[in-house]
Amino acid sequence: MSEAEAKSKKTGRLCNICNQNRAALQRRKTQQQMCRECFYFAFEEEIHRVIVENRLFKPGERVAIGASGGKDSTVLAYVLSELNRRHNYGLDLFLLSIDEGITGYRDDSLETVKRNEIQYGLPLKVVSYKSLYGWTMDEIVKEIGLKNNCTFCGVFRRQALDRGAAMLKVDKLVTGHNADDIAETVLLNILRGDIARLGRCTLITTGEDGPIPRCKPFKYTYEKEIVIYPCHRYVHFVL
Ligand SMILES: Nc1ncnc2c1ncn2[C@@H]1O[C@H](COP(=O)(O)OP(=O)(O)OP(=O)(O)O)[C@@H](O)[C@H]1O
Repeated sequence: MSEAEAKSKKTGRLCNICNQNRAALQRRKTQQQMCRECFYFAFEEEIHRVIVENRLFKPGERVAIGASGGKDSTVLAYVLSELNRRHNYGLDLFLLSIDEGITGYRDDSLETVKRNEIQYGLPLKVVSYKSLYGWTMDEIVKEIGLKNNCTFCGVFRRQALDRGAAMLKVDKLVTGHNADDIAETVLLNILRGDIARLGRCTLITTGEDGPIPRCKPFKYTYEKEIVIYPCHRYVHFVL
């Protein structure tokens, strides 16, 4: 009996990649049994391949990460700063947070982003609706009620991200939209019959004709894996 087989007998299933450590999960994407370390590496390197194959960045570029304090953008900030170091992308990375002024919601997640600023050593810029538009979301809701407030907020946030990115003088803005988000948007656009948006919503980079293009490095990343990844990677976010 080989050493690996003996170990497998003692500890249960072995990782299909290193054939040394105990498998901690099975990846739905590839059906492989993997230990934690091999999963982290595969997860990160897949994102690296997406970045390289789609030529998302050029050396020396300034890149803002849209940081909401939620799982997707927090994992994105961590992975991107790791890959920037590991593969010498030569990027200047920044965290950009929009404070919509929603008491009990954004104030909590902003605390997470401030922690990430220190942990990952990335400069943070917070831009508020109040400073840009003179209104917080709480004040807008008081005025217009709860109906349609998500539409207002979505339009304002999009513009606020563009304005924050311009203040930071960045070349690109990246967001944590993942494969599940994109699948949802595709279905929504089919149901709405919005052919123009249907074509655009699957692009990995948009706004190339405008001042600051936006990229989605998690375009092919499953939400489930983004949730698993931080569990043991010391990545902290708000759910
Ligand atoms: N207030 C914000 N400030 C900065 N970026 C934001 C903000 N809200 C959303 N974003 C960006 O847009 C992406 C998609 O936002 P969405 O509201 O759909 O949240 P999500 O899918 O839950 O992502 P997350 O887990 O990062 O919050 C986020 O990953 C982030 O990059």
